[in-house]
Amino acid sequence: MSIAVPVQLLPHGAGLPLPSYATEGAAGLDLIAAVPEGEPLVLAPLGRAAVPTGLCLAVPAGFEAQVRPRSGLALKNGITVLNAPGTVDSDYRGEVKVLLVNLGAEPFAIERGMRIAQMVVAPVARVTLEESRDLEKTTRGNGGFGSTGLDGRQISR
Ligand SMILES: O=c1ccn([C@H]2C[C@H](O)[C@@H](COP(=O)(O)OP(=O)(O)OP(=O)(O)O)O2)c(=O)[nH]1
Ligand SMILES: [Mg+2]
Repeated sequence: MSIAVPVQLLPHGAGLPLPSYATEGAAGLDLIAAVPEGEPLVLAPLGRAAVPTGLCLAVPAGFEAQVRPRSGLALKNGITVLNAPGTVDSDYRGEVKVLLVNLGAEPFAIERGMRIAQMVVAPVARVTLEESRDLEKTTRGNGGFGSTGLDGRQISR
């Protein structure tokens, strides 16, 4: 199944390829940094920035686009998406930006054309909240935040 998503290229994105799936089974389209040629955006350790992609999308109603980190950049350089997963709403028509943060110890230079993050388009369930005095009882109840412990051997499958 493939869902058509209209995309508009902004002037500073001209000449860059559209985001694409790196492999046949990839879940995410790799997003490309549309920073000026020859003017890399340098993220100091703990620095953050909204990195332009040069793209505006019209995500179909009932879907969202999630902006997620790339594991290679995370593992090798400590570069991740600060608000992961970023949410691009179906009614947003502005430029898609990637909020990157450098959690590494070294400065990191983002060059034009670099694949900096990935975007997964996913269906969204919208709900109607119905106020209720009593919620259905469950075995877990209020237990959470580590209530089941850490020892994997205690869990029976
Ligand atoms: O990583 C992201 C996250 C968001 N956006 C854009 C698309 C999204 O539809 C809009 C708003 O995002 P969000 O709802 O996460 O931010 P907010 O702080 O709640 O802003 P708003 O009040 O505009 O909804 O910003 C991006 O381009 N990249
Ligand atoms: Mg919002």
